[in-house]
Amino acid sequence: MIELENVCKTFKVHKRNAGLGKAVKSLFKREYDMVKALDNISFKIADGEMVGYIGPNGAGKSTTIKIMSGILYPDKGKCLINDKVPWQDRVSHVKDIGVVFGQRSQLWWDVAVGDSYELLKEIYKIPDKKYKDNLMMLTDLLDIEELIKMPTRQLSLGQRMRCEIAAALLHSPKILFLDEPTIGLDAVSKIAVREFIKTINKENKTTVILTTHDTQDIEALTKRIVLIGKGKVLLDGNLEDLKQNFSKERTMSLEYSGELKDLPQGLRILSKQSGRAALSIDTEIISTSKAISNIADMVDLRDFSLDSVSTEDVVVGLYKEYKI
Ligand SMILES: Nc1ncnc2c1ncn2[C@@H]1O[C@H](COP(=O)(O)OP(=O)(O)OP(=O)(O)O)[C@@H](O)[C@H]1O
Repeated sequence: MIELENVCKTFKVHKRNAGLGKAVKSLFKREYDMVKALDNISFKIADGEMVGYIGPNGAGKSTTIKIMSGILYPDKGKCLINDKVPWQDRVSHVKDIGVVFGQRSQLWWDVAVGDSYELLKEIYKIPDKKYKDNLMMLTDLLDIEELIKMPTRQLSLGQRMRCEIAAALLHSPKILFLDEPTIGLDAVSKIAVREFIKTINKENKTTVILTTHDTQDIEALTKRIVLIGKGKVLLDGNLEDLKQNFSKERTMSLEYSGELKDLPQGLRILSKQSGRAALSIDTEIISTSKAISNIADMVDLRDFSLDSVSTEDVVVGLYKEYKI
């Protein structure tokens, strides 16, 4: 179980003034700005859940992941991961978690990936059998058998990312923090990484917290999303419910013969041209199924299609709604 309650984190950053004179002056008299990265963040994540932690650049996602991993500690608030305080119970906490930062590597650059894994085995004190079984499972699922013989520096980004994910899971952590795991990957590698994340969540019941700007990652992987903006949790909910909310106004395209007239309340013609029309349905006034049956009674309906609300529409809509 992951529990965050009113977690706050402020960074003190050196103020840099423009202009040579001011820059020299600031060498003698240092001035600081306070950046409030997290402002009373609270949420709970149950064992085995997979949650998308989303928000625009600078929202505070990585800072939260760093606090939950024990890399940073908050100024105030409570953070318990499996009843442990990450930055206080570091040794036992790191055994419970795996972390992948898409933009950073935990593999040694010049040695073969497999040798990095051996080092991790020693660091985490993974028993021989468990290590062998996990390595076999991970090399198979992530298709990295050939890659782990190569030094990290010779791997492409997508190849390295698969090796990084395996590295984070060698010690069978109960929780996996993924900070933009598909950043910069090609379409095929993205799908491979997503499939793998789905599998370990489903089969091993690994809890997954995923930060991403990729709406297809969110769509493919998460039911629940926590939206953060300017250091605050703005929304915590189910993606499908959000899609429902965002689909209050839907568009229907029709091919028909006959005459569209006396439309019921909630239906509006957007465009009409020789047997084709686009209508808007206000689903707060009339349900989509009722709108279709009404039109089918009115005209000879040859074909129709309904727009669907994409995850991208929802995310863009949320960013607009919350002005972040
Ligand atoms: N070590 C640091 N020192 C000073 N400020 C920092 C530090 N780390 C983060 N910040 C600031 O804290 C805020 C939140 O940053 P954070 O990296 O958590 O955002 P993010 O949501 O992960 O963004 P992105 O999507 O761009 O990765 C930003 O304003 C950032 O500049």
